[in-house]
Amino acid sequence: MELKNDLILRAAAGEPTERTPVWLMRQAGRILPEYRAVRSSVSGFKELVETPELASEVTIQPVDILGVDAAIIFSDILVVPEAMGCTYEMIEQRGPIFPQTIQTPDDVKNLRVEEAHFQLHYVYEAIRITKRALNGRVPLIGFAGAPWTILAYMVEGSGSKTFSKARKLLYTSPELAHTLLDKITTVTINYLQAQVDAGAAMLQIFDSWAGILPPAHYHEFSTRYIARICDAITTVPVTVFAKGAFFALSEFAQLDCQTIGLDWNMNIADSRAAIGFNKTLQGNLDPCALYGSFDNIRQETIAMLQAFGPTRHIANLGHGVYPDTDPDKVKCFVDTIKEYSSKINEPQSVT
Ligand SMILES: Cc1c2[nH]c(c1CCC(=O)O)Cc1[nH]c(c(CCC(=O)O)c1C)Cc1[nH]c(c(CCC(=O)O)c1C)Cc1[nH]c(c(C)c1CCC(=O)O)C2
Repeated sequence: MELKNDLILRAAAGEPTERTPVWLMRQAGRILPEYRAVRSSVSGFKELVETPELASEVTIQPVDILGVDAAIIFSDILVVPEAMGCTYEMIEQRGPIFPQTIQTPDDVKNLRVEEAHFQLHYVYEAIRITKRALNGRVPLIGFAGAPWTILAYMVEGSGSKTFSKARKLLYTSPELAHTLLDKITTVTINYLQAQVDAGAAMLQIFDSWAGILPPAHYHEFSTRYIARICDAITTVPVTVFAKGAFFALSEFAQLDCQTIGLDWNMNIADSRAAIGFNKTLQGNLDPCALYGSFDNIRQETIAMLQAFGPTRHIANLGHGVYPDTDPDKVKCFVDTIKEYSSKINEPQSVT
């Protein structure tokens, strides 16, 4: 099926676009009253994730309501450890908990690997339903967590300010950490490939806990495995978003991926210099900028567009949108990107 809006794919490929494409990390979620209505009709977050028709419905909501240039499949990065045998619970107002954490070589040995991705059939079904319902309006993005971030949750057992149990493992049992990362990587590659087979037109890897590692550990325990994923995915563009990993941007230049996500702490010009001109950059407005006035949001958004320039940029926030953000403010961000970038981007050559 032909895409009516392929701006994001062309921007990822480095082609000129008539305007800058825009979407938001965590766009499908609590910012929208329409999401909260669907969410309150089910028993909990996991039921929503595991019911393809509903996951598809909330995936499409931001396309209809906010006018974004891509949909991202509604799911969670934690479905991967679950498929490997490490079940999570999503506690209201608190976040994820893993009743059984990974501690010993036996824990790692007992994980499912080769057949794990088959457990995630509900994600592939949600992608197929969404692709049909989108009818080519915008591309659908699939995603997974980076192996390091997944390890962090599996070892820590919940969110944490320091993730000190997970970081401790890298010092006390580096070989066990590598065995676990290797298994997560294998499952993640199979999972992402299955998302592509189901209809995902682009993929994003979320390394949410990149910024808590020292650079040498990041290189050894994260970039390496992200590189394996990038090498394995050959048919759709891949975005790597590693929150806080400013120190890794120059090594990301070597990854076989099309786009690097920047968080709001990263300087745009410095990041471009570190990564070079062969990749697209995504980001990076501070999610808190959307608490400002409409005028303020327009100013901040325009300043961001000017700093990135008209090509090789996919507009986004520097991390997920915060749940208490006013959807009209999000719309202001999206509309400003569309209007202002249409004015500054070079006109497309007419063929
Ligand atoms: C670290 C991480 C997780 N999940 C995810 C990440 C990486 C991105 C990031 O760094 O923010 C990724 C994710 N989680 C969710 C999406 C949906 C798609 C989208 O971006 O719109 C995506 C891409 C839904 C969700 N995942 C979660 C919700 C909220 C739960 C609810 O609606 O009840 C949603 C909509 C829950 C979740 N899931 C996770 C946590 C820590 C939490 C609790 C904190 C919170 O509530 O935001 C793990």
